[in-house]
Amino acid sequence: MIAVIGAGAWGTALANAMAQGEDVLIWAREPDVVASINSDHSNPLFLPGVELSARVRATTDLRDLAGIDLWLVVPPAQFLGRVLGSAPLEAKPTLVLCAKGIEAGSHRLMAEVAAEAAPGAPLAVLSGPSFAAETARGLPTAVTLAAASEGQAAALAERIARPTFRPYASDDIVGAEIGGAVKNVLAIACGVAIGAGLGENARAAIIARGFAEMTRFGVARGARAETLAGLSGLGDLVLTCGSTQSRNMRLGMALGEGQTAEQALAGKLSVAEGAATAPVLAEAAAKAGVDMPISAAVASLLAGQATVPEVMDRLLNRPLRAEVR
Ligand SMILES: NC(=O)C1=CN([C@@H]2O[C@H](COP(=O)(O)OP(=O)(O)OC[C@H]3O[C@@H](n4cnc5c(N)ncnc54)[C@H](O)[C@@H]3O)[C@@H](O)[C@H]2O)C=CC1
Ligand SMILES: O=C(CO)COP(=O)(O)O
Repeated sequence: MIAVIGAGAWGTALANAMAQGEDVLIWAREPDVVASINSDHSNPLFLPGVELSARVRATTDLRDLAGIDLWLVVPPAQFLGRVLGSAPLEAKPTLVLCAKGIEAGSHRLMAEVAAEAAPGAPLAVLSGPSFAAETARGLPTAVTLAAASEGQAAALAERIARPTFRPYASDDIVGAEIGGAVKNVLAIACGVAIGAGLGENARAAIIARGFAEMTRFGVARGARAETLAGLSGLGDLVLTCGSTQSRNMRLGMALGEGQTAEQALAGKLSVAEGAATAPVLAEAAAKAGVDMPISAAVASLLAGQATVPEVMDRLLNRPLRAEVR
């Protein structure tokens, strides 16, 4: 049996994919979500329109996960430490971290947060281009699965691979995490460009120059550039910047159309992780001396410290430079 923590769209989609091979127990915070998964095999709140396998059962009690050896951990990034802190981790289950973000305040990646909450538990990171609704419907999805060694990642990949769900093993945990966290911020930037009518040239420029930022930041944090060029970096960047299925892209579009961040996020049950990641990323990059002008622009737009014309002006008037380096 596999456990899943968090029954948002991605936790539910992963549970449904895993149920093709093993029984799954999913923990949800919301009693209504547990009731609809157990009685109707559906999660209309977070993943409407998808019929779930009868092999997915749900609980609101984290203690029910005790004894399960493999957990997929899928709460929003800012809650991951707190949720793990309440979980029965005595048996040191393998934790596959699936949230994409950087912890506010501490600037820690999810594996650093989990290592403190679950000392001694083996850790892996699953990240890549994967809209939940598509994975849940069984459409082909490939992701990076990073663990401490490529051997551990490969063994884990054997366990969670399914006919249309294909994990690629890696030993670059930091690289897999940074790609997923940074692409959300860049998707907001692409959304702003589209919402403000700046055109497709601007979107492509943001993707390419954003990828340069992601790589600079990742390498500074110890990631390998080749990981950032893979599924969890460039792959997810292209997906998220290219589709209005992305919540981050849609948030950016609303900003580009003139809404404030508060207006664009009001009343939303679902998470646009880039909104939480952008200020943390801007701080962490400044602290590390890494130049990330697009991410910094997103952070200042979200904070209401600049308008779209002002950030455009700032970006376009930076000193001309060589493309590489
Ligand atoms: N939706 C997607 O297509 C994908 C999402 N992800 C990542 O998965 C993570 C979870 O996102 P989704 O499943 O999309 O969530 P969602 O946006 O569908 O649902 C929100 C989730 O946040 C949880 N939540 C709200 N307040 C909370 C609190 N105080 N403590 C703990 N949990 C709380 C809710 O229970 C719910 O599970 C994010 O880091 C996201 O970037 C990764 C790949 C694909
Ligand atoms: O991470 C995702 C796809 O890989 C989902 O993107 P959004 O959170 O922007 O919807």
